[in-house]
Amino acid sequence: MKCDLRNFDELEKVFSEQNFETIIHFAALKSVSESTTKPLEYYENNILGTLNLLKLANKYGVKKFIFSSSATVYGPPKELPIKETAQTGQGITNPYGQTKFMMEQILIDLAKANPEWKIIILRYFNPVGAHPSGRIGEDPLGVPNNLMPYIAQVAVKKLSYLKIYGDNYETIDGTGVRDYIHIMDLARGHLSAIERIQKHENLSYEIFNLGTGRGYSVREMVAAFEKASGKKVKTRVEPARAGDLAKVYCDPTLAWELMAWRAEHNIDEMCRDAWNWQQKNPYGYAKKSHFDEIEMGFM
Ligand SMILES: NC(=O)c1ccc[n+]([C@@H]2O[C@H](COP(=O)([O-])OP(=O)(O)OC[C@H]3O[C@@H](n4cnc5c(N)ncnc54)[C@H](O)[C@@H]3O)[C@@H](O)[C@H]2O)c1
Ligand SMILES: O=c1ccn([C@@H]2O[C@H](COP(=O)(O)OP(=O)(O)O[C@H]3O[C@H](CO)[C@H](O)[C@H](O)[C@H]3O)[C@@H](O)[C@H]2O)c(=O)[nH]1
Repeated sequence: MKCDLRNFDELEKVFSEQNFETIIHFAALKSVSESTTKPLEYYENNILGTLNLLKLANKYGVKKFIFSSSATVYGPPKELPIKETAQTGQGITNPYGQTKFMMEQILIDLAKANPEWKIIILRYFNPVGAHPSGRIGEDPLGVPNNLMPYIAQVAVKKLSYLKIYGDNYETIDGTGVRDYIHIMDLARGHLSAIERIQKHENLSYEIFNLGTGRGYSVREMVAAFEKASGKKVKTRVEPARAGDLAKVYCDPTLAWELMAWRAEHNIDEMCRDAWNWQQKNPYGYAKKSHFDEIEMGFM
């Protein structure tokens, strides 16, 4: 069933016609840059959508809830690696990040107010890679904002070169460092969360970082992708992107201690699977013939 979370009546039909045990709430607008130009759309979609979902989940008694949050809620880290106990909500530079922070607050308040609610907040670091079959992958609309799909599209010659946003950071080679996590590990993290939420009667709310705990620089990612693909990825250094941080990586040990989850895929596997997807689907999910028709003026 498809439904816009902003439409309360439509969403109520979903709840009245189906039985749910646990909700995993992925739906959100998620572009950092777009959120700075369309703040009202982001607040309306992400906050109102979540409130509608929570109100109806409450009404229909579906009180086990897993939430897709983001490393962005930490703002600029005071200490690395970032632990779940680190401060959140300070120095967030964009409306998207604010909505994630606010949604976390709403969920925490709900869990505190009503012991029937069991909530797990998962803070994703930088998800990359694809399903190993090459049939499910990342297909960004327009020019990608994120590093990995951008590199992949340069390697497949859809884009001509990668703009490296700044090489003057205090990092191993001056370029930004992030905690990249394979999408298959991230998916498994949700299964571990479901298991935990269903087993632990006394759980109120818990927060977990989902990352590998290791940071890689932009140049390291480019080198790993070149190795995995056998293709040259052209780069050009450009000024740093506004709001970008030098280094972000997490301490993922809490997820290991409480959910027996940890990331298993390394950077080479992330690049191998991203490349496999990109090679098999150079035009993403759209069929090539569709693009040919557009180019030939049939559409
Ligand atoms: N991909 C990342 O780098 C990343 C990092 C941290 C957190 N997250 C979070 O993970 C979640 C999933 O991200 P993704 O990368 O799969 O994003 P995505 O854009 O591919 O998928 C989000 C989905 O939510 C749907 N959606 C948005 N608003 C909706 C609404 N009002 N009603 C119904 N559906 C709606 C969209 O149609 C889309 O299918 C998001 O909440 C995102 O903020 C993603
Ligand atoms: O074309 C590009 C794109 C990115 N980068 C660099 O690559 C690194 C990663 O950038 P991404 O845009 O892939 O990821 P961010 O860490 O900036 O942001 C991502 O992770 C955040 C959490 O850390 C939020 O969840 C956010 O939504 C999500 O896009 C940064 O150093 C960035 O400057 C480039 O050099 N060139």
